[in-house]
Amino acid sequence: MEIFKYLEQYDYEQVVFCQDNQSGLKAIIAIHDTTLGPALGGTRMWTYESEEAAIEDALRLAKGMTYKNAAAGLNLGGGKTVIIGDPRKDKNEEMFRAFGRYVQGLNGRYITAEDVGTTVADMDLIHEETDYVTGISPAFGSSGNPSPVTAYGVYRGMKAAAKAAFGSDSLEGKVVAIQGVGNVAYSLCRHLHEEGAQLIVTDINREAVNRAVEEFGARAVDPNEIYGVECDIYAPCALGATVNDDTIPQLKARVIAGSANNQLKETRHGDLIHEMGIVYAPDYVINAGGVINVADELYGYNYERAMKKVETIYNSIEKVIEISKRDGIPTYVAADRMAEERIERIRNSRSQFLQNGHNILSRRRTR
Ligand SMILES: NC(=O)C1=CN([C@@H]2O[C@H](COP(=O)(O)OP(=O)(O)OC[C@H]3O[C@@H](n4cnc5c(N)ncnc54)[C@H](O)[C@@H]3O)[C@@H](O)[C@H]2O)C=CC1
Ligand SMILES: CC(C)CC(=O)C(=O)O
Repeated sequence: MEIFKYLEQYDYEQVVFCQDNQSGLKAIIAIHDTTLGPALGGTRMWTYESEEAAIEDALRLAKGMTYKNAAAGLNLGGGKTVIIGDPRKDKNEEMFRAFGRYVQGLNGRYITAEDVGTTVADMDLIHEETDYVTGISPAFGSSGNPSPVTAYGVYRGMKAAAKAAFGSDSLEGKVVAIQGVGNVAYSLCRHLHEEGAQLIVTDINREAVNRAVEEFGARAVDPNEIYGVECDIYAPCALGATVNDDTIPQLKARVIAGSANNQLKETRHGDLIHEMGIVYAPDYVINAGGVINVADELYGYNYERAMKKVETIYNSIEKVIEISKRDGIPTYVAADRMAEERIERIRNSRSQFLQNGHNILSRRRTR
């Protein structure tokens, strides 16, 4: 990868490589765009095939956060971290504290939270070194684990997508194929089960599958089988890029709605599923519940206020589908437009009044 070429192509602001010999920390913080405010996005810990794969993941996820935060109406930019390592074996206190010091060094340009492979306990360790972390223990006045809230947002967004595809937003009797039953999908399964949906699940972690089978009567299939099962809705809730050349021909679902980030391997896959008449709920719109929830901490966390905003994911999915139909464009394009328009609106309004006023006030304070 020619890194500066890539940064230039997608207009990234900053990439920070974090290295600590003692703890084994190897992390990449990617900040895509801070037009709307500080970059907020989680920290993923994963075993990558190569350093290049880790860098690319951090970059793609950070850009996704810019769009997610903008589309959700948050005053936040986009950033993300990946820590290279196995979350089951390689974690230690020093690692998260060393990482916390790097976050502190950015002085508020980047705020972190959980993602795949990290937990509230990890965020608490980061918090030992910096305040620029959300999703820490509720005992600190924080919002805690974002996953159940992400799941609720996905559930609401899935209903809106179902309405467009099937004429009703009821999920009763609908067959939902869920890939990955980790933190988010476990809670999603609960909502779906309570509404009377039938679940087909898969995971590379046997225990996670067993839990869904036992608690929600889900049918388990092997990881490679999930794409081709007879179902109404495919819910990708593991890692990204699962909507691709290999999987699209297998899909029987009329809706794609899940929590995973970066579900489309390439944008042309979004075009392809659009042409096939599949209703795709854009990933960063439907999975914004978690970031909406943690972002509320910046105002002094209030659960009711956060959930009220999470409810609007239903309307946002309706809106992108409406724009997609009206303009004859794929839903991912409609979502990108929505996010980009907001960034441009705020960029322009800010440049009209912020700079001078801010300088005058800060001079006044120092006198
Ligand atoms: N946790 C949150 O609040 C948010 C999560 N997301 C995204 O949602 C997705 C899931 O996140 P979490 O539930 O937090 O992560 P998690 O790590 O708890 O769950 C992911 C699950 O996917 C499984 N998995 C990985 N590769 C797989 C494969 N090839 N086939 C089947 N299963 C596989 C893992 O074993 C794990 O159980 C991720 O893409 C994440 O970035 C997005 C927004 C917020
Ligand atoms: C886990 C969230 C709190 C933030 C994030 O990184 C995301 O939405 O992907």
